[in-house]
Amino acid sequence: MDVRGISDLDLEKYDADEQVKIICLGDSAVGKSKLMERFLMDGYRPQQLSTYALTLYKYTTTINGQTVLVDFWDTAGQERFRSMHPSYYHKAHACVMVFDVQRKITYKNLPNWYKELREYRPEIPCVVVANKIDADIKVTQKSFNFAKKQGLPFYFVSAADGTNVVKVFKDAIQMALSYKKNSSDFMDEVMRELENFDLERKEESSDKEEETQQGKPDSA
Ligand SMILES: Nc1nc2c(ncn2[C@@H]2O[C@H](COP(=O)(O)OP(=O)(O)OP(=O)(O)O)[C@@H](O)[C@H]2O)c(=O)[nH]1
Ligand SMILES: [Mg+2]
Repeated sequence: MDVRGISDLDLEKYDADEQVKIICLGDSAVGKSKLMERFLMDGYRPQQLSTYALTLYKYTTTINGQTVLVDFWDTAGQERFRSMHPSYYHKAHACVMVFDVQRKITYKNLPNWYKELREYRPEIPCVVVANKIDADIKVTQKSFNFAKKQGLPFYFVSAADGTNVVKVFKDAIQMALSYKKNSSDFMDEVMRELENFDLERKEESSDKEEETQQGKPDSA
């Protein structure tokens, strides 16, 4: 079964009209997982798949009368800045980029994350989040110019006390949806074509593999 097939099944399973994928980027221990957990605490969390490298949270919400299924992707255990696997970016519709206001290095690394994001997803909406403001509220008077320079929305948040967490994720979902609906962006069209082409080729080759590997246990 291909990726499109799985998405369609998801839409049926959750009785959703739309589906978007939102990814979270940032150094280790900036609070990516805590932010998602805080947001999802109040929400309906139908399913949570966890692996060593990746947590996928499924979340449904209603926007303008439409049921929207949101896939939140979160990585774990990135000890320091390291490139993400391309599949992490694959078909993402929005990105939440996080740094820790208490650790300057995590802010300094934002351009690295942003550069990699733009290599894979040149056009998707991205928001920048300064987390852990509860530890020292004075930091909200400091200026963090990276977001402004790149023209990205910026939020001061705290996963610990909940400040702005719902706002960030609701905004990100809205942006993801409008990106998905309005994106007529040329690169995206090209990527879609290439993906379909690639999937078809993979299907063909996996059909062949199935023929030769029948009876073998599934090792995936
Ligand atoms: N004071 C404070 N601590 C926080 C906040 N958010 C997260 N933390 C703490 O920061 C640490 C790291 O949080 P995680 O959510 O695990 O960080 P992460 O970005 O998911 O880290 P990786 O999974 O390694 O990439 C934990 O000890 C949290 O309790 C916050 O808003 N305020
Ligand atoms: Mg984490």
